[in-house]
Amino acid sequence: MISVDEALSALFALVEPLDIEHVPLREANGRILAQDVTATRTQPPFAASSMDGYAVRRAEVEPDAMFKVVGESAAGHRYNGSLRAGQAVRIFTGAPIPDGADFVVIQEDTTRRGDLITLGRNIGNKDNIRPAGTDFEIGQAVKAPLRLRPADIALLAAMNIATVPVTRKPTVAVLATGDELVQPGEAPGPDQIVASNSFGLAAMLDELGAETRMLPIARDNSGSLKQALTLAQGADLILTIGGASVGDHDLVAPVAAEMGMEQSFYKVAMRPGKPLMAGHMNGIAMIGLPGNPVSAMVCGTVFVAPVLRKMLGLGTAPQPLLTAPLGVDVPPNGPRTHYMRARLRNGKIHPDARQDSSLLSVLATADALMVRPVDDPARAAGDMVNYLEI
Ligand SMILES: Nc1nc2c(c(=O)[nH]1)N[C@H]1C(S)=C(S)[C@@H](COP(=O)(O)OP(=O)(O)OC[C@H]3O[C@@H](n4cnc5c(N)ncnc54)[C@H](O)[C@@H]3O)O[C@H]1N2
Ligand code: MOO
Repeated sequence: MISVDEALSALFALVEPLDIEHVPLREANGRILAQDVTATRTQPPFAASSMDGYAVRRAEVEPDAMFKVVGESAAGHRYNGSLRAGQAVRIFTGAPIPDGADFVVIQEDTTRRGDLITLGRNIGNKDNIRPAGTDFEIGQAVKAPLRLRPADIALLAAMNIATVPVTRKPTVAVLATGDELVQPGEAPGPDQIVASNSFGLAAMLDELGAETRMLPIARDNSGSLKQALTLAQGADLILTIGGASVGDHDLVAPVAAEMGMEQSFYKVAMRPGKPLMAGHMNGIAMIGLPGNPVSAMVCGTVFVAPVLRKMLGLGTAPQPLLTAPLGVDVPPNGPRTHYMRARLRNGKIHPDARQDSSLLSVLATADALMVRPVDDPARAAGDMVNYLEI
């Protein structure tokens, strides 16, 4: 059995970052920026007022000073003249500062009668002007790679970037296998259950930025598996679920091998998730996940998510390990890295008492996978431990 680190390296070796496509800005949220983009303009493009008030000359600002209002500068409509001594221009937020002005008095600090304004007594030093380029200058870069968030989309819009270079979405085929499975919403027979982890993994993949293709459930016979794996052709990554262990009906590896799968590894020293396999099938990366629902989801977090990130151009890094104190004592760990379903309470990690890999109800209430290294000795409450956020 190989270690988790060795398995992750082997998985990274199976995939490459995908090519770039250009999408309209409205479709770019959540996508991975694949090339640096640069601002095509400066923002603001002119010195602009940050308040509603009157543009004047700073040198003339003093308590009770009077000015004649000679015009108006509104957002989108500048004042075309040049300010002279004793003059003020009515100005609004976002409007260009008129030539000759270098100060904006907010309207609350003025009294207006007809064309005349009188200043108050406590004007202060703040000029209420945003110089040109306060936000960004033409040529300023947004650096790739970057998962674009709504704030990035707003920035790209302001930079007048209407089309965005992003990494193509990896197409991932998800294949649940097993005679016992039916789809959610169907009526299971007496010996059947509802496929669950395939839906959890698909949700995880969607969130990571994949184009997820749910294949029909394959039955535990080589004809059905072959048919399903044929449907998976054209994907960038195939995820099979179940049929990975040593039972008589665990057929994924032999059938995939018949169809040309070159195995990279089988079995990882981890718990849950031991019977994980991976390889290449006709040029497509394939990961065979164990069927137990929690095992499949844990492998999704530990392996599939980093692999997807590499395909999206986000580099090769494991899931970030965080640290927190233990809330309870735990016994020594065995020869496999243990990913314990746990909850963070008041900053402390509490592993659930029930760790069987079939328990989705425990996984769903967990917000952390506490990571116990191979042969970790017993730990006491208060000891620092590593965990993955889920
Ligand atoms: N003799 C041994 N038996 C087992 C070993 C072993 O080393 N020696 N390993 C155990 C471990 S660990 C795991 S994990 C499981 C993995 O089994 P498979 O990958 O072959 O998965 P299945 O047998 O098909 O299913 C296991 C379990 O999970 C349920 N399942 C499968 N797919 C789904 C799905 N899409 N949604 C919900 N539930 C699913 C299935 O009904 C079974 O209950 O093997 C152990 N056995
Ligand atoms: O490794 Mo299995 O995934 O423990 O249940």
